[in-house]
Amino acid sequence: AGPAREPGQNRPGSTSRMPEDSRARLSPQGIAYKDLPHIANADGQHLFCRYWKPQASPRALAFVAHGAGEHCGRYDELAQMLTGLNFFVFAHDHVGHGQSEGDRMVVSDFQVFIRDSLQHIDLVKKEHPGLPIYIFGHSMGGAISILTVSERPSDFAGLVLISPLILPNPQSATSFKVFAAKVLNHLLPSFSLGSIDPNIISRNKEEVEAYVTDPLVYHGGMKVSFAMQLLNASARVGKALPDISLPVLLMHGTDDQLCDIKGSYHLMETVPSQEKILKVYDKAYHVLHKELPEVSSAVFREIETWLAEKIVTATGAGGI
Ligand SMILES: O=C1CC[C@@H](CCC(=O)N2CCC(COc3ccc(F)cc3Cl)CC2)N1
Repeated sequence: AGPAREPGQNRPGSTSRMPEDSRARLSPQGIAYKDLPHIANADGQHLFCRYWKPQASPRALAFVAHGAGEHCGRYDELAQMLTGLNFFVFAHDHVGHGQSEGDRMVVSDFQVFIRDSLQHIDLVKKEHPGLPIYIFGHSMGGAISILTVSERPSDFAGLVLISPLILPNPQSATSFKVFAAKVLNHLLPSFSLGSIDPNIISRNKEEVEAYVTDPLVYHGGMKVSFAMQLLNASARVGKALPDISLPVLLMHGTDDQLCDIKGSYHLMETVPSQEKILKVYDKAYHVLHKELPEVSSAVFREIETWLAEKIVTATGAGGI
């Protein structure tokens, strides 16, 4: 070993993390998981969790699945609104996202996102037996939600989808790009396809700025291997739709350039659900819950109204 070093001086090239076996596993931001709400997934990766508890005892549960590159903290406003309806809201940062472990926006198989969501849902259901559970998904989180529901057809009381990933956008996934991605995936899986242009996520400049400056958002390029998982996901979603029969509330902007609104029209034509509502927001971009005020307030109102009438009937606290 080289000359004695002052304590705390790391050997050059060594990371500043403490040894793995000291059980002080640190989040990507350097915070010890023992000081963070978290679960360990089936691969032993720590997933950062968030919980929003209502004042009164909860009447229903809501799980939120966030989209690619972002994190569950971006659903604070939505969760606050739901706690106002006495929902117990919970979420986690998917593997490779936000404050969870895993290489940034990398997943070995899209199924990991569904497996981890079911693990978290089962954990919370145990703590709140008998409560109806709703699942929310935005964009890639919409694909996760659909596939999670399709694995547990009778476990969920409703599905809320905000601009879900159902069909890849024809621009971002032209047949040539798909072919190139498949070829590249064998040759250069870590090749970057470039990052999302922040200006197409929303027309709300403040929300674009918040996204660009959010340290928990991944702004790097999308790896070919991740794009392949997204293609894998949209193919699986297409197969799962005919088995989705729970109540669905679906919202999409006509000017969404990241997830084609045609996917939502396809869902409406395909799912056998008795209750399925699609709200289309004219000229709106991808992130409807962080769009221009008139759009996002309409989206929140829509969700609140849809749920309020459901949990009233569900808990039988309705009229005489
Ligand atoms: O608040 C926020 C901030 C971020 C945003 C969520 C983003 C998200 O989840 N997307 C959008 C991009 C989409 C790209 O899809 C593909 C790309 C290449 C490819 F070859 C095949 C596919 Cl399918 C996947 C889903 N919401």
